[in-house]
Amino acid sequence: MNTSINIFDTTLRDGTQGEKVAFSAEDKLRIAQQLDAFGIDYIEGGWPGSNPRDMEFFELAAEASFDHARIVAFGSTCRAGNEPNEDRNLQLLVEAETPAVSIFGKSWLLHVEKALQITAEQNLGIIRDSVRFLKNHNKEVIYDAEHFFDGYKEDPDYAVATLKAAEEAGADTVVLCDTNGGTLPGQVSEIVSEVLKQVNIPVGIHAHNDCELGVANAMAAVQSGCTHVQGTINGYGERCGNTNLCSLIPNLQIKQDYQCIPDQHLEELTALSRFISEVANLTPDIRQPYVGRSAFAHKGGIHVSAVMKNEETYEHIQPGRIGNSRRVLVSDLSGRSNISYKAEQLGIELDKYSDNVSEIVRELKDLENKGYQFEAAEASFELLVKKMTGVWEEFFELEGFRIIVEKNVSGSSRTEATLRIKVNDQVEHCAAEGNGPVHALDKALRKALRKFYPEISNMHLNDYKVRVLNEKDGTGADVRVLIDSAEHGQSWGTVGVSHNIIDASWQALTDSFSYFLAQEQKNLQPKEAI
Ligand SMILES: CC(=O)SCCNC(=O)CCNC(=O)[C@H](O)C(C)(C)COP(=O)(O)OP(=O)(O)OC[C@H]1O[C@@H](n2cnc3c(N)ncnc32)[C@H](O)[C@@H]1OP(=O)(O)O
Ligand SMILES: CC(=O)C(=O)O
Repeated sequence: MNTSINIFDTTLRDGTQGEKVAFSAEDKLRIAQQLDAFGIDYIEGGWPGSNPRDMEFFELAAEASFDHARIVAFGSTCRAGNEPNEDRNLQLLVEAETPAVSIFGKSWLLHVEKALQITAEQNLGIIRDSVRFLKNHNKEVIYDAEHFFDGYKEDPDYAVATLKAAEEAGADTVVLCDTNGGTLPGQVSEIVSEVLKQVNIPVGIHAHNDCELGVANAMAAVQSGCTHVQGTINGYGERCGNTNLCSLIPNLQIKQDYQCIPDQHLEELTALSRFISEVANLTPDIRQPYVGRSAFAHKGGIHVSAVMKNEETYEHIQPGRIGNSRRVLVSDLSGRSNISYKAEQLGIELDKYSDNVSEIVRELKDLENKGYQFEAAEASFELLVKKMTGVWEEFFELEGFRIIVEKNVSGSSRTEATLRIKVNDQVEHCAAEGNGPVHALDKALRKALRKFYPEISNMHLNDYKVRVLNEKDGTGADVRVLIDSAEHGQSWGTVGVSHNIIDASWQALTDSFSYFLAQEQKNLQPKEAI
């Protein structure tokens, strides 16, 4: 029988204490609903005594229904000298109408004496009184022992006495917090084992990632007997973040015999992680274990060759188990295996040992040596393979373009591009003005192509990056242009390299249009010009 671990998500509370992480009350509700559907046991929604947005979240949550999770309101113990029923912070915790509350109190004498400026005995008193007050209001009480490990290292008896005060007052769970994130896994194991001898209610762990040990410390605590783990999706949180649940859950559930969430939900983990970065408006970390875009991306030729024979050679789990997928990258570190794998994905059958594949590998390495970078420009790579294997038909041919940039004494400037392209045997001649030369060229090309391929209006440019390749040549250096384009949520990257920035942009731009047209009009011949 697997040991069951209660997963307590604090993305909406400690997660928002991380730099650049903020959610509206409505965002918090959407996230809470996803966490509930995923199978999280506790969702800490915020601190009602902190701000109106968190209060609004608890109002929204009270109206919503959750199938599995218990919503938790967070706050602190009451102030010394306050009767709990007169303490606004505790009153608001009761008014939040959640089935569970978590309150943090001090375990480290440094904090008792310097931060709260009260005596050790008074601190035990406010812990007891606050927990008892909340229990009298029928709340499940999770007591967070802030700075527990630092407190224990200084005075183990006092640190444990704070837990006993919470336990005696009726707390349902006590949570040992490594608030400063400075404790090491061996110390966590040792201290948790000692605490478990003295405390008779479930014990949890709340770890921070300051030594990059947030996940390791939570695992050490679980292995030593903790049955409740607090953490956040993507590891968001104060300073360097909290235990990353996207790593902790699969570590415990796939690699060890612990049950955190229902097995069938594990494959939703990657989507959950990306949904939350999307709502947070933060770029997902591609190198994030398990759920990152690069977590199963193979680049070295040796790796790809082996993975094609047996996935276990370079993958610690099957990516699909947590909803991620395998990717093969192409670069100058590629071998024949990368090319034949990618070609197969494009629907082109290429024998790994064929001359075609050897030529593509040679050309790829040569182009990368000139500054092209196909890893970020998979659409350009697709065009290259199709051209080199004879399965590509051009949608248009350039006859020529000219760009004029004028600047006058008043400081204003004007840019115009004129261009001639040929589609089948028809020549189209167009001009357009733009904010700059690439914009003008893009507009003129669209204008010309629209007559034959009206769907071209649906695609747009997402990102445009220029990188100087040989800085010592100053303004005469070669440049690499990477363009990211998109249409209806699909995006693709293309690349161009030249000593002339307009020419490099033209290459990346035309690859982008051509790739789009190939996707849209796979079997369609261009119409006659209207
Ligand atoms: C480890 C953690 O992550 S704990 C959670 C930390 N999260 C946050 O702080 C985010 C939300 N915080 C807030 O919105 C505000 O800080 C509030 C509303 C809680 C308090 O605001 P203010 O009343 O203006 O106080 P301020 O933030 O300056 O200082 C915190 C006060 O709480 C006291 N305090 C700290 N911990 C505790 C505790 N466990 N029990 C009682 N009081 C506490 C401090 O001693 C300090 O009191 P003081 O003003 O008498 O010195
Ligand atoms: C309670 C909490 O967030 C901490 O101690 O880090």
